[in-house]
Amino acid sequence: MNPAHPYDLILFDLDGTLIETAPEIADAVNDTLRELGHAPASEQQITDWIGHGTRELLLQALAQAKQSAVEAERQSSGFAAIEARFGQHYLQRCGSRSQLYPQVRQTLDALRAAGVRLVLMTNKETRYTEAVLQAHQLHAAFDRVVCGDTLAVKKPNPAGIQSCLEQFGVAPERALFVGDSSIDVATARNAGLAVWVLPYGYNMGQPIEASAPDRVIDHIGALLAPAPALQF
Ligand SMILES: O=C(O)COP(=O)(O)O
Repeated sequence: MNPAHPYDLILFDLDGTLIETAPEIADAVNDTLRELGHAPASEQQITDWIGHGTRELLLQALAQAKQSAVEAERQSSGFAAIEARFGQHYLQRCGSRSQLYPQVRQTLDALRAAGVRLVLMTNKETRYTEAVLQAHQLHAAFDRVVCGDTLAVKKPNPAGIQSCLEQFGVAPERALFVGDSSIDVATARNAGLAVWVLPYGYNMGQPIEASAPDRVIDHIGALLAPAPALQF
């Protein structure tokens, strides 16, 4: 137990919580669609597909462009090659139009200095997550990174959280999830954790308040600000 902070472990979502990634994801999707001879999708539409991992987002984009079904795209023999091509575009775009949200770096550093264990828990696949973290020099900020393909299941399955609680020897009531979507809220609830959310992120076009988080905070720095609910 860490007397300096009400939580011993904080798990963070990535896209829309720590880093604004949607603009360059949209660029990479549209690079791919154009190459295939399809019309581009709007940045807002692509933003609303964020949440279940980059492969799912690409499948949604292809299905919309071709007026087909997501499952038909998933089963298509050409999908592996399209995904590989998308990957090249995305890795090239990484860092071009993404940016850390306010106070992210300082807050992560301060929490770490206070002895809080920090985990990044994203549905984004490992190769893309690593590229984004590298582009923003954020790879050393976390004690563990759990991506959409790290385990056999991803958010909202609680297995990732449970694995971190076990690894760091932390009880659920001493851990907090910080995210931006109903998927994050469901993940936290499935593991019995408190969950705070940022309203500026990506929640599939829905207001995040509707998923009933414990707190809505304006910026990540609120994790450090004294609040009546917190015993600093
Ligand atoms: O890649 C996605 O679709 C979601 O990523 P996130 O879990 O960091 O929001």
